[in-house]
Amino acid sequence: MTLELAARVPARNFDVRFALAPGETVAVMGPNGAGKSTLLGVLSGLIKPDDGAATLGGHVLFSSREWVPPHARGVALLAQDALLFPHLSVLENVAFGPRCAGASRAVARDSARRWLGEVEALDLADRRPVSLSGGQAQRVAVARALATEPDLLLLDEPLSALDISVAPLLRRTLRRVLKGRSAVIVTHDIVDALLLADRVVVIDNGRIVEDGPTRTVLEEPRSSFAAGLAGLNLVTGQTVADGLTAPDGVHLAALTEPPLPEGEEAAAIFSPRAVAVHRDHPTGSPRNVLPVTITDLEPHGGRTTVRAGHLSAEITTAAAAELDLLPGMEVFFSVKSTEVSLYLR
Ligand SMILES: Nc1ncnc2c1ncn2[C@@H]1O[C@H](COP(=O)(O)OP(=O)(O)OP(=O)(O)O)[C@@H](O)[C@H]1O
Repeated sequence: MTLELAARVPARNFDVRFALAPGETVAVMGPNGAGKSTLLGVLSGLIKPDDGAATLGGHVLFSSREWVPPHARGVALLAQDALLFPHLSVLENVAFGPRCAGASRAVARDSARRWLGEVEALDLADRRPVSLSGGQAQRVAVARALATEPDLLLLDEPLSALDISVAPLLRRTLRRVLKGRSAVIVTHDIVDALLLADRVVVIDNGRIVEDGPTRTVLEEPRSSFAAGLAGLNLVTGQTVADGLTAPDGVHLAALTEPPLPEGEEAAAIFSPRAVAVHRDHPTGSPRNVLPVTITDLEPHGGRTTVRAGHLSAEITTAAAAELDLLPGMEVFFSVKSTEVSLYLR
């Protein structure tokens, strides 16, 4: 459903206009204290703006004359921690929303089972929250949020409290359930923006300073915050036994724990600072070696960014001078497999 919002909260230095197309997922990023949580609070109804208005699917959430309370907005919020009711079983936790909406006990339980299946947690139905791992609890929390059939799903750093070993699996589940759903996800992780969202909005100092497709914001950052995120190397392709192969044949070895299944769509991400540049093919090193053509050299202070199409390396300006690099030159980028993070898409 279409979301339209204009809200001012002067006490929090917050002044944001924002729209979301039906079925669109947007990632909201920005420095600490920028106003990301305030945006979620305003949308969910936990914070009352001093002025402005918002509609969701044509229905008013708030305006100068109207105020719809949180539970009547068709908006579900998934927090950093799962916040399950400890005295209820997993199934009862998920059935809680449909029950509150007036469903019979049997219908609510059926719906809860369906959503638990959707997040691959049906086997947890009879467990108590206290016996769940962080990743399992968050899976159940996703099912509980979806079981209310929200028109808008808000996610507040849903993966940040999880171990890095389970975050990729839950990210994958989120990617599936967010498809075609109107959602706003606050995250500090550019990987979430790349893999979960259609668009990224950067908030700084209570104002939106960037808004566009994630790749565009990363490739042509206008704010210093986005510039800090930008420039990460991203290679998409399919998983193979030891890493990823891109459609153009580029192969990147990456260490993942646990290993990822083969033949799946994936993205490999690595920092330009992890990339070394060589005039000749390096031998005898356990690195990924990518033959590239230099498209641009950008010196900044003591360091130089060496661009080669979508890929970049950041080396010391002294090293760049020593290698006598020039645009058009064919060189080799190398990066250790331990520096490459691999994510299923
Ligand atoms: N309860 C509150 N009352 C008044 N001001 C607040 C309150 N909570 C936060 N603020 C202020 O509102 C502004 C926006 O904060 P907000 O929590 O929305 O930022 P954020 O982008 O979510 O930050 P973080 O990434 O640290 O969670 C900040 O200046 C903050 O100090």
